[in-house]
Amino acid sequence: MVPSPNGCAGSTATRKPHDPRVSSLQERIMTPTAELRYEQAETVAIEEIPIIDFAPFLHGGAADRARVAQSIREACRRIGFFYIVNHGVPESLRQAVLSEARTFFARSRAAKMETAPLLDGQWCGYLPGRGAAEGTQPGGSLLPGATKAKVSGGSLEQFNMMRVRDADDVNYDARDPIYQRNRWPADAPGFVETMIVNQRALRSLGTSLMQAFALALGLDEGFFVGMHRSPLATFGLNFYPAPVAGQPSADVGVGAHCDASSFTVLLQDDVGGLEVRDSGGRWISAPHVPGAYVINIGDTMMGWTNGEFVSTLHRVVSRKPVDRFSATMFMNPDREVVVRPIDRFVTKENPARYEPFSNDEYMRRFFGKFYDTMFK
Ligand SMILES: O=C(O)CCC(=O)C(=O)O
Ligand SMILES: [Fe+2]
Repeated sequence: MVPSPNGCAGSTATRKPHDPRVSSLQERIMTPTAELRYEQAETVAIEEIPIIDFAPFLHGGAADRARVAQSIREACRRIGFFYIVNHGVPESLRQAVLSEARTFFARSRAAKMETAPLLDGQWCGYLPGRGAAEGTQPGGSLLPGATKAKVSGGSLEQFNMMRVRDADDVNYDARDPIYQRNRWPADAPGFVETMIVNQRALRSLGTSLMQAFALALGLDEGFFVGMHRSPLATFGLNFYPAPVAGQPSADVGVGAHCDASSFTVLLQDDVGGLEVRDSGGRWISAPHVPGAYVINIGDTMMGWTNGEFVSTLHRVVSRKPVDRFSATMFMNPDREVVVRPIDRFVTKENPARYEPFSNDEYMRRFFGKFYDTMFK
C-alpha cells in the first residue's frame, strides 16, 4: 500500500529552523520544581493485571473467543489493564521499534528538534518533555470543561506519530489538520519503514482487540470496529533518560494520568517502571513481561461503557539507573463518531455519567493548544 502523502510525507522539504523559544522552554521543563518522593509500588499477585493468551481469540473457535473475552471483561471491569501474549506481532518487529527508538533519541537535541511541532495544533514529531494530558482522573477528559493539565515527569522525551493512511483509506487525501501531518526525521528510512510496518501490525491487532472488547461487553462483535474504520489512531515513542542522583521522583518518568483513547497498546522494554493505581488506591507495578503488550482502557471506552470498563490512572517511575524506552498506540474512533454511553450500561442505579461527545471536537481539543502548552 502506498502511504498517503498527507499522512507520511517527510518534513524535510518544509523544514524550518526551530523556534528559539524552545531553549528556554527546555530549561523550564528540565528544572525540577518540587521534591516529591513516590512510595515504592507494591508488587502484587500477577492476577491483578492478568496475562492473557490471545492466540485462542485469534485462531480458535467461538468457545475459545468467548473464554478470552471473559478474561478481558474481568480485567477491564476491575482494573482496566491486562497483558496479552501470543498476539501475532513478531518479536523481531517489536524489538526493531525499540531499537529505532534508541537510535532516534540518541541523536543530538538539535537534530531531534528539527521534527518538533512548529505551530499550534501540530502534535506530531519530537517533544522534549511531557507537556500536558487530558485525563488526570478516570474519565476526566470526557467531563464538561475538561482542560489540559500539566503532567509531571519532565525528563521524558517523546516522538509522536499519526496513523499513516493507505490508498484504500476513505481519508487518504484528507487535508483537514485533524489528520495531522507526520514529521519524520531526516535520513532515517529504516525508522520510517519500521514505524509504518508497526502501525499496520498494531492496527490489525487493535481490530481483534475491539472484537474482543465487544464480545466481552455482550455486544455485536463489529460494534467498535464499525466506529474505527479510519481511526484517529496515534502512535508514540517514549524515552525516559536514566534518573540522575538527587533528581526528584516527580521529575522522573511520567506522572499519574489516564489515556485519552478508546484503548492503548503499550510495548515496554525490560526496565520496568510502569505503575497502575488499583481500585483500592494502591499503586501496583506492571513489570515487563517478555513478549507481551500491556493493554489499557482509555477514557473514550469508559464513556461508551458508562464506567463498566475503567480507565485507570497510571504513571511511570523509572527507578533504575538506566534509560527506558516504550512505544504506544492510542486507538481513537473515526473523526465523525459521537461517543455516548451505550443504552445497556445506563440504568436507574447507574445513570449516564457522561454527555455524548463528538470525537471530532475531542481530538481537536487534544491536538489543539498542544504547541502552546508545550512550547510557550
Ligand atoms: O511508557 C509507559 O510505560 C507508559 C506511557 C504512557 O502511559 C503514555 O504514553 O500514555
Ligand atoms: Fe498513559
